[in-house]
Amino acid sequence: MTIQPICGVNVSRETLDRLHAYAALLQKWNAHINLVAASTLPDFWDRHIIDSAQLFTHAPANARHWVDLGSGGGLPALVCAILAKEHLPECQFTLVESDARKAAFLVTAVREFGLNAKVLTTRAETTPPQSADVVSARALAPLPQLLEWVGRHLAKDGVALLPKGKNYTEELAAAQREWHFDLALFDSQTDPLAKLLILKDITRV
Ligand SMILES: C[S@@+](CC[C@H](N)C(=O)[O-])C[C@H]1O[C@@H](n2cnc3c(N)ncnc32)[C@H](O)[C@@H]1O
Repeated sequence: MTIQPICGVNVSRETLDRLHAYAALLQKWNAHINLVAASTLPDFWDRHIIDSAQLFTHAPANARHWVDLGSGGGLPALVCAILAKEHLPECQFTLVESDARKAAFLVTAVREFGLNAKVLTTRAETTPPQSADVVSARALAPLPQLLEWVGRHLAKDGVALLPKGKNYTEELAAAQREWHFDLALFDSQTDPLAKLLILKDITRV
């Protein structure tokens, strides 16, 4: 039964419960591994769950493979994988995280919530190209560097979903000196200074 919209996506009680259980699991592990900054814990739901969920609304309805680079504690990947379990069940997620302890958390969460996702404990730049329909990355690297890694894993007609903070104009200007891409900008729903960058057709200048 649909009970509540999250970023405009109607979610069932099961999905909402899963999101809360994931938030609780992450905060429990955060006492031992630095998955998110402790200073963000009081505002965890908006700062991390909603901030991640807003990416899901921009995923193409026919997406079958979503790669998230530098997943850390699973933001945005696991939030989107939980939403996808209800709304995009054929989409498989691949989480690329170089830190073995964080990857262990991700494997635990994937298993606990029965998600259509696998975890690669590898670096984005050396992971074999994934040819993904969607590539996301949050707080991983400045845009010029990030596009090298995103381009490696994005299918020719794929879409990159890249949340960026208040320095996004400088990052975009630097990236445009090295890269061509189609760009759409959306206001963040959680931070008035932040934007969601949606990029397609990324090629070297
Ligand atoms: C600042 S954290 C962000 C984590 C998560 N995306 C978030 O928003 O909370 C960056 C993460 O990327 C991982 N990382 C850094 N360089 C990487 C690389 N080259 N390939 C894969 N993961 C990387 C780090 O271990 C860390 O977990």
